[in-house]
Amino acid sequence: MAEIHLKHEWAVARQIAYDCADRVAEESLPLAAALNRVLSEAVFSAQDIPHFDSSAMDGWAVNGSPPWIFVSAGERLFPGQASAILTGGNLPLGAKAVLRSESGLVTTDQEGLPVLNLSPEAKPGEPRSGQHIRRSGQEASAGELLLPVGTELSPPALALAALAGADVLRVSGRPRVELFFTGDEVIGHGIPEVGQVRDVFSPQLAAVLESLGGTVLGQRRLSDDLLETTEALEKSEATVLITTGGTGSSSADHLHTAISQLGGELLIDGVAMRPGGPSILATLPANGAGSGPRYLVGLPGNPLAAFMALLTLAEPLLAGLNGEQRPETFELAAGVAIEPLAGRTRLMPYRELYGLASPVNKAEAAMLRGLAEADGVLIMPPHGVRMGEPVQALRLPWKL
Ligand SMILES: Nc1nc2c(c(=O)[nH]1)N[C@H]1C(S)=C(S)[C@@H](COP(=O)(O)OP(=O)(O)OC[C@H]3O[C@@H](n4cnc5c(N)ncnc54)[C@H](O)[C@@H]3O)O[C@H]1N2
Ligand code: MOO
Repeated sequence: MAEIHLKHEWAVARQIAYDCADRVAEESLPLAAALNRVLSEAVFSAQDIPHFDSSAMDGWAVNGSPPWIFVSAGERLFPGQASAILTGGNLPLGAKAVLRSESGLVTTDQEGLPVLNLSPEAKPGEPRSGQHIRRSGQEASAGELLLPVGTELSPPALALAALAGADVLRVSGRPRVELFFTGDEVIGHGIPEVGQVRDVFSPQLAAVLESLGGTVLGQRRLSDDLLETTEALEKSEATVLITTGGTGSSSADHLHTAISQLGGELLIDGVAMRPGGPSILATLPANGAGSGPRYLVGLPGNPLAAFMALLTLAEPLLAGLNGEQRPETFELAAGVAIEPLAGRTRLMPYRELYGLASPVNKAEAAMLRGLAEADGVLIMPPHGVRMGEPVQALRLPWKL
């Protein structure tokens, strides 16, 4: 007897994808790898910042009033003495100010020895006491809190961590993602022949997953071969494995068999939605690559269906793994009436005009033109809507 198979209702599927995710563990990363991560241990300054008195200008460190005679760089200065210094240079003891190079003029005295005087460019009163000196500790004292827990590491925050003397930062974990594009007919470059199809996922899906909070380890194409598929999934060191195609039950579709041979558990085997009905969410056993639980999101091969499956399952899964809130839907008014479709939520790319959302054309499962011009995606309930009625909608990750 054929197995009775019930697809999950759309909102339930989305909730399952969020709830099944165990937050990934914190990790320590070198600064350059920590961009946009969230700090889980605060950063304090290792010493005063700056940690020595220095010059803010190229010129001379001086003590007293002109004329100044020169002493060697680094020697203590007494009144009437000066020594050359560069921007950022260690200020010698006894220095009371720095005279900018533009404001000084080196001449010789009666004995032919060089002396420093003010140039015609010097401003009245120059050099003031303390002028052009960067004082030690003026930005922070040793031990001061610079970046609290929870800081999102922007470029200047990372620069500040370097300034503080940090080499490695403790940050919240980010799930590692690997992408597998199945299909013998799929080609990576050029114009496909009859029976072939150009791979639409490899140029962009990794970037979408990065924007959803994943760190993409890599992507590869798989032929329609069970052994190759099983081995690739088994060996992956990612926490989240994303596949495209192969969700069906034809002789070329191996995803279900591969999951079962690997001892995986199907959490979602079909969603009552269109397009993207055959979407899959499964857990896979850990494979000794240092991973905890592993998750597989099977996106259908049809391009629009794959995008809709990504928003339905991968987006909440990644949010859960990152310890973020479940992605919210928002409300909009329908710009047209939509007929009912029993038992299925329809995900309809729309364009918004004057606050009204109208489904775009060219938005069948195997198409892309509609999505490429869409502002978001309507979550059309099975009973449809009347014109002007409120409808829930999803944001597109590339429109955030
Ligand atoms: N007898 C049935 N056939 C199909 C059903 C069904 O219920 N019964 N469901 C249809 C629906 S709905 C979908 S969606 C697809 C799901 O297909 P698969 O996930 O198994 O994907 P494939 O068969 O491998 O490919 C489907 C389609 O997508 C094209 N494709 C695949 N990969 C790519 C890629 N990287 N770039 C561009 N296009 C790609 C592929 O060539 C096919 O045209 O099954 C329906 N059939
Ligand atoms: O649901 Mo399929 O996902 O129509 O293309």
